[in-house]
Amino acid sequence: MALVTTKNMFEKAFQGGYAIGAFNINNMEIIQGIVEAARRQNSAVILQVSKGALKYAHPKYLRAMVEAAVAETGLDIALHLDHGPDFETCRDCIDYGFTSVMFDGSHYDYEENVAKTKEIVDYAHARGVVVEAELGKLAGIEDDVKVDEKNASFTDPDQAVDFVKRTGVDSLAVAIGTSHGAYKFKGEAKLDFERLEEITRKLEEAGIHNFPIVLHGASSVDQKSVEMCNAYGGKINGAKGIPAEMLRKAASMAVCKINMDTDLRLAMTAAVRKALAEDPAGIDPRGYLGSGRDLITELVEGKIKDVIGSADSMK
Ligand SMILES: O=C(CO)COP(=O)(O)O
Ligand SMILES: O=C[C@H](O)COP(=O)(O)O
Ligand SMILES: [Zn+2]
Ligand SMILES: [Zn+2]
Repeated sequence: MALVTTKNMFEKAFQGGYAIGAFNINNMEIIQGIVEAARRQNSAVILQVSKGALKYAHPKYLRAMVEAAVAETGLDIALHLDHGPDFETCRDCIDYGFTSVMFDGSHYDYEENVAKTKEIVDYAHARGVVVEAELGKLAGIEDDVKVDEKNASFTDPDQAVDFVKRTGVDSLAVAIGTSHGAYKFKGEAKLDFERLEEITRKLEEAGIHNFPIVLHGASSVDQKSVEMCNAYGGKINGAKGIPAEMLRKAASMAVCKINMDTDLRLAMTAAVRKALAEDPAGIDPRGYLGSGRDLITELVEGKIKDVIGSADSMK
C-alpha cells in the first residue's frame, strides 16, 4: 500500500461529476481528523502541505504520518505540495516522496509562468509525480503574499488552453471569484461559472478531454465554527465563505479538486477554545487537541458526503 497520485482520482471524479477534497495538513491531529472522515465515507482524499507547513513540520514527518494513514486505512491518499513557490521546493517535495506538486507561478508574467511550470513538469513526470499549476490571480492571502481584490484577475480561457498545451500540466487552478482566507466576500457570494464552462469547452475543442480543474479558496466558513469560536473568547467578525451549493455546482462541472484549509482551522480553533474554556483546570493536550481532531472529522465528513460528493469513491 503506497501513496497514489491524483491521476486516477481525477479521472473518476470528472466522469462521476464530483470532486476530491484537498485539505491542508500541519500536524498529526489534523491528518488523523481528515483521514478518519475519509475512512468513514470510503473516500479518496488529498492531503496538502503549504510552504508554511513544510517549515512547521519537516516533510519527512508529514510523509511518514501520511504513509501511516495509508497503511491503517488502505485508502487512496495523495500527498501534495500546495502553492510551491519555486523549482527547488517542488523538487525537494518530489524527492521526499510527495506524489503531486503544485507550482504556483500565477504571480509571474505569463511567459515566465509557462517556462517555470514546464521545467517542473519535466522533472516531476520523469519521476511519476503529477503537477498542478495556476493561471489567474486569486484575491486574499497565500503564505506571505497578499493580493487585494482589485489586483485579482480571472483566468482567461484561451490562455488556459495555450498554457495546458505548452506546459503539459496535469491539472489547473483557476481564478473565478474564490479567494483564500476567512473573508471572501464583502457582499453577495458570486462565482463566474460561465468562465469555468468556457475554459472546459475550449480545452475540449483543442482536443484536451476531461481536463481536471482545481478550485482554491473554497472554504465555506461554516457559521457553526465561527459562532463557537466567538462564544469562547474568539473575535471573528464579518467572515464569509463559498456557499455549499456553489461548490456542489463546481464539482458537477470540471472541478475535480476542491481546496479547503480555513474551515479546518476554524473547526480546530473552535473545538480547542471550547475544550479549554469548559475545563479550566485541564492540562492534558490530548483532551483539547482530541476535541479539535473530532470536530475536524465531523466537518470533513460533511464536506465529503454533502458538498463535494466523493463518498464511496474508493469502490
Ligand atoms: O486554497 C486553499 C489552499 O490552497 C485553501 O482555501 P481556503 O482559505 O478557502 O480554505
Ligand atoms: O493557500 C493557503 C493555505 O491556506 C495554506 O496556508 P499557510 O500558507 O498559512 O499554511
Ligand atoms: Zn496563487
Ligand atoms: Zn490555495
